[in-house]
Amino acid sequence: MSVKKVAVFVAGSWGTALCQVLADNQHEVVVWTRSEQQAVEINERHTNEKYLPNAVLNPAIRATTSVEDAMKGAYACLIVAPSAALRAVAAQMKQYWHSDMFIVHAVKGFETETLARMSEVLNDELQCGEERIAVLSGPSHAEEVISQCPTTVVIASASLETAAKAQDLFMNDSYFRVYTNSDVVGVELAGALKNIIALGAGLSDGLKFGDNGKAALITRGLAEIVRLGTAMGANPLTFAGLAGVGDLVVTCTSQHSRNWRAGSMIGQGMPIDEVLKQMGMVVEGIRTTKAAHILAEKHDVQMPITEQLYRVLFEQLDPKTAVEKLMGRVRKNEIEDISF
Ligand SMILES: NC(=O)c1ccc[n+]([C@@H]2O[C@H](COP(=O)([O-])OP(=O)(O)OC[C@H]3O[C@@H](n4cnc5c(N)ncnc54)[C@H](O)[C@@H]3O)[C@@H](O)[C@H]2O)c1
Ligand SMILES: O=P(O)(O)OC[C@H](O)CO
Repeated sequence: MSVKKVAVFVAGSWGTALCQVLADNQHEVVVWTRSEQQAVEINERHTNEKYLPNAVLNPAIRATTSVEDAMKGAYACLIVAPSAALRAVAAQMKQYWHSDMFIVHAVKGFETETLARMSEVLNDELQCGEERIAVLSGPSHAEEVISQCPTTVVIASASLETAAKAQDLFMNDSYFRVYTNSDVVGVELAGALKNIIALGAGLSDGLKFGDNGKAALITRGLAEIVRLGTAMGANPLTFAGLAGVGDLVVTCTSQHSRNWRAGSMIGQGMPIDEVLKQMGMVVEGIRTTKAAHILAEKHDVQMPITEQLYRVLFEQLDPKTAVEKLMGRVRKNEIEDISF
């Protein structure tokens, strides 16, 4: 494998873990950080204590606060900013972007103001063409990737050539396996929407509602994800894959999930502002619940779990009442209600 320079934006938990994968694969990794202090920590101590405590980073990873330094001569860019910051980060990259590069993003969310998917925001800002963009998604907690636990993800692009180039960058034989897919819409929607269900699963656990209820949330959550996904043009089979079922299961059940943890704290009665303060890291599911609530209305799709979670998060509905509303819904036929 030939050495390629990759510019990474930014050094949160997932960005840092993916830097490590790229550096372990012998690539030249330059990560842009907002703060000088974080750049110094990565360059001199090879740590990122705030976002990945106790991890020892590959010393070959170099951090910089200069966008030009990060992007000059880069073969590819990787963006792993929170969804709320994606447009601002892409805007900074614009003047150093050149048409030989391609971009991989690993962001799970929507732009709430426009309801755009993440690749749509990137294309809008960089005007690079959708064939230059790929999305990396799937069951992949940063804490496990940095420990080299076996992890399998999917990379989707409108251009299979771009997806294959990205697969070459990230895949290794020891702990990081990558599949390609051409269904960008499906992979992006699956990655964003599973966070809503993970918040719900955490809430259910916080209320001590048991494993039966959580399994039901995962299963019926998948049904509503598929409903919205297919209405928005996704391939339904994508939701049976790593970005769909795979990520839904890990986020609803893993101790590492910020969305699950936030839901659990809300279920135990903690106010949302306090939950977010305690988390100190991005909890994408909250913004995504708002976006999905609007998208469901726009596409005339039923998303009962999302609907109840929206009321809990934004209209102060008591979580126990939300569960009663879900349990008391009109009788249905299971198969007729799923649109695979
Ligand atoms: N953590 C994971 O295991 C994981 C795995 C897969 C996908 N993701 C996705 O990756 C994305 C990023 O999540 P994360 O876990 O790395 O978040 P994080 O909270 O760990 O880190 C966020 C980073 O973004 C930076 N940031 C925040 N606002 C910014 C702004 N306006 N401009 C520039 N930088 C800004 C912060 O300084 C920090 O470095 C999310 O969409 C998340 O869903 C995370
Ligand atoms: O920690 P979470 O809940 O943001 O989930 C992280 C990843 O999306 C898991 O694949």
